[in-house]
Amino acid sequence: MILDLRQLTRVHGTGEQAVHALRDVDLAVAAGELVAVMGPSGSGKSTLLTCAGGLDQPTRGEVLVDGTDITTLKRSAVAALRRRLIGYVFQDFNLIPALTAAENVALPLELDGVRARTARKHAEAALTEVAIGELADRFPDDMSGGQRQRVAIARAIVGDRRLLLADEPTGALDSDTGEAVLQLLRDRCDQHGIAGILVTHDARHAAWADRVVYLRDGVLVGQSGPLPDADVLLQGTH
Ligand SMILES: Nc1ncnc2c1ncn2[C@@H]1O[C@H](COP(=O)(O)OP(=O)(O)OP(=O)(O)O)[C@@H](O)[C@H]1O
Repeated sequence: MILDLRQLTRVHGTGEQAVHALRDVDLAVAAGELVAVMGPSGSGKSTLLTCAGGLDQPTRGEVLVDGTDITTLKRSAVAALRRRLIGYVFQDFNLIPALTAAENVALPLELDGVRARTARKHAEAALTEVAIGELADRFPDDMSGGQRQRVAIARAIVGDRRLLLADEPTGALDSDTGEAVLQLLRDRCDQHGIAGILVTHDARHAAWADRVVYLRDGVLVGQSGPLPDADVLLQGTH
């Protein structure tokens, strides 16, 4: 398993103010697998992603990433592991406006000690993989939303990442552009054996996943196999 969450629990605050964002969540994601996480607002989807990616520390439970329980590591070790193994894609892209596309993508590698020239080469390769190699020297403000999200995906897959965590990655995109971005995530899992988690509100987007899990009030309340894709759903209406 690339990601194995065991009895994951996250409580914010204490006493009467305590909010159980996650309660005893068990979830394992294998190499090549894309899992969609759905659930109402406030059900714990983002908390699940931030704990899985080492950006938040759970109150209880284990977070095994490629076999290492990151909850037992020091902050600096988590940060190093995150830069090497984990890629994030957010709804609002989170790109640095003062850096070009290639510089944004190269940044995690450079922070990890990779030499600038090598990092640049990897960044260009990642941008080419997401079909915007020709935009390497462009700044985010001079790009469309779809192009910016491709830069963010390139940054999430650059190097040898094993785990891709996407929080509503299509939220700011029109539906065709969104579908293209999901296709990219799907391809990464299929072709590169990356494990992916996709948080989404949209059942059509969840249809790209191998399986869908549902959260309610921080509890994993069920899961299903792949959802039928849109064509199948439409055929059912004839
Ligand atoms: N830093 C925090 N302090 C206190 N409560 C928090 C904090 N972060 C999240 N919560 C609470 O934890 C619960 C889960 O929040 P989370 O953001 O994970 O839900 P979500 O399913 O991602 O919601 P949305 O779909 O609206 O993004 C919510 O009740 C939220 O208010």
